[in-house]
Amino acid sequence: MARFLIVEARFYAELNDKLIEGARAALEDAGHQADVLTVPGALEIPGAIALAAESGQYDGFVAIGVVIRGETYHFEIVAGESARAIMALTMDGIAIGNGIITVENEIQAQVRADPAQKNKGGEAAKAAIALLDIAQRFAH
Ligand SMILES: Nc1c(NC[C@H](O)[C@H](O)[C@H](O)CO)[nH]c(=O)[nH]c1=O
Ligand SMILES: CC(=O)[C@@H](O)COP(=O)(O)O
Repeated sequence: MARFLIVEARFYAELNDKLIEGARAALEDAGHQADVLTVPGALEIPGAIALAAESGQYDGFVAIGVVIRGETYHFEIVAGESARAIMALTMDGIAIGNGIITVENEIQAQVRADPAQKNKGGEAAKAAIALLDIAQRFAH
């Protein structure tokens, strides 16, 4: 049993709830424990994971959020920078699954968030579990 922290950006509450449902089910089905930490937006997710990782309380993390394109360049900043910073943390050896969906509209988001359809939350949780397994395999 490993301890996972789902870090969710509560920007689109209903979509997030579906992503979290999928992530939690995947973690619990695999025999792991899941807590949830809420941050305002996707840009806060990497910082929150870095702080939580430093505490040593968690073995792995699942980033959950929804970024929907608006009218300005802000979409590129939020989508790109959150992914870039999560990747940087992953390269530091932190097991993270990235379940921040970056979409053109709400319909695309619904299909991806729904556990019965594309289940991107569950997919991200499984990726975090896979990375933790690899980290444990190569731990000295
Ligand atoms: N537009 C979206 C954001 N924007 C907010 C930023 O993530 C951040 O909270 C703000 O710039 C303060 O630092 N966040 C999302 O998660 N989704 C969006 O569509
Ligand atoms: C992430 C976004 O693009 C969006 O939430 C911001 O919209 P806008 O570019 O219209 O300010």
